[in-house]
Amino acid sequence: MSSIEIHDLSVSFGDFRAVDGLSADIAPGAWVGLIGPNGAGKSTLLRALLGLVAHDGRCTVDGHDARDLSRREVSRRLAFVPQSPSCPPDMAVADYVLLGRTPYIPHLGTESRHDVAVVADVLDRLDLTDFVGRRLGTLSGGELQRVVLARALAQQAPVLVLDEPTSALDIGHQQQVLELVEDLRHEAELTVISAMHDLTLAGQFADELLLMSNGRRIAMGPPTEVLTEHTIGEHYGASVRVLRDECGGIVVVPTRSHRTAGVGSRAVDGERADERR
Ligand SMILES: Nc1ncnc2c1ncn2[C@@H]1O[C@H](COP(=O)(O)OP(=O)(O)OP(=O)(O)O)[C@@H](O)[C@H]1O
Repeated sequence: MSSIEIHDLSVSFGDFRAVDGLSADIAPGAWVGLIGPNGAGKSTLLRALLGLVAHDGRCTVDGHDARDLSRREVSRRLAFVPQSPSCPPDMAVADYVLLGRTPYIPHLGTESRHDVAVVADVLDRLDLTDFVGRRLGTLSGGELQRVVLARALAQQAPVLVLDEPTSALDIGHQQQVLELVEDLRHEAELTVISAMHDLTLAGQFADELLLMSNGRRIAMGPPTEVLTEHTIGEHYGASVRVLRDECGGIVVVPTRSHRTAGVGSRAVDGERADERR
């Protein structure tokens, strides 16, 4: 299992600081959800971790800075699902997912039976077997997002870096994909860091949440500590109720200011999480 260490990380674009002196440790095997409003610096932090953007400070996986590794070595350690992946529209789904095996295929070599088996397994688990022959350009947004995730999972890297992995998915596929990530986290001992806008899903799946705003770390801890009505109001400018489901999971419900009373408590049969503490 891999650990991630981020120490005093800063990323600037000209005079603008997108990430500003952020530190965080992610324990081996943990799932950390990266949350924060638009422009908070979430994607930039993930890109720094992958060595894709110039930065100050330290950002390492098992003590290795991605900037010191070849792209092949980085791909063996970190699998990345970007927010807007570039996908050649004429490429077949099977060929695209097989690209995830590139770090293991020798130069000028071809894929092994094992590589093909890994791809088949991932396609099956993501319910994509019927799509193998389809061109990427013919897929719906949600189908394409699952294919991009399949390619990352086929990489079998110990760290999975997800940037809004479920933004285009319907509610069923959101759950299916996140449950699969959770299963793989345990089976393959993955460490997961995922930027997420859906605070309920983030709170239900991640062990810890790291809240960013204006490039800074605002809070990091268990979802029940980070997701409070006050914090969400302050940093997202949102009016919400934070509730608990019957299993103790967090549910964040947007409310309309002119009829806040009672709306959240009718939507979910639980107590306000804030009131429980
Ligand atoms: N290459 C770049 N050049 C200039 N500014 C950039 C660049 N990349 C990111 N930024 C700026 O840095 C800030 C942080 O961007 P980032 O994409 O990390 O935010 P985010 O938290 O992922 O946002 P979102 O939730 O909207 O995806 C934004 O203001 C963005 O415009």
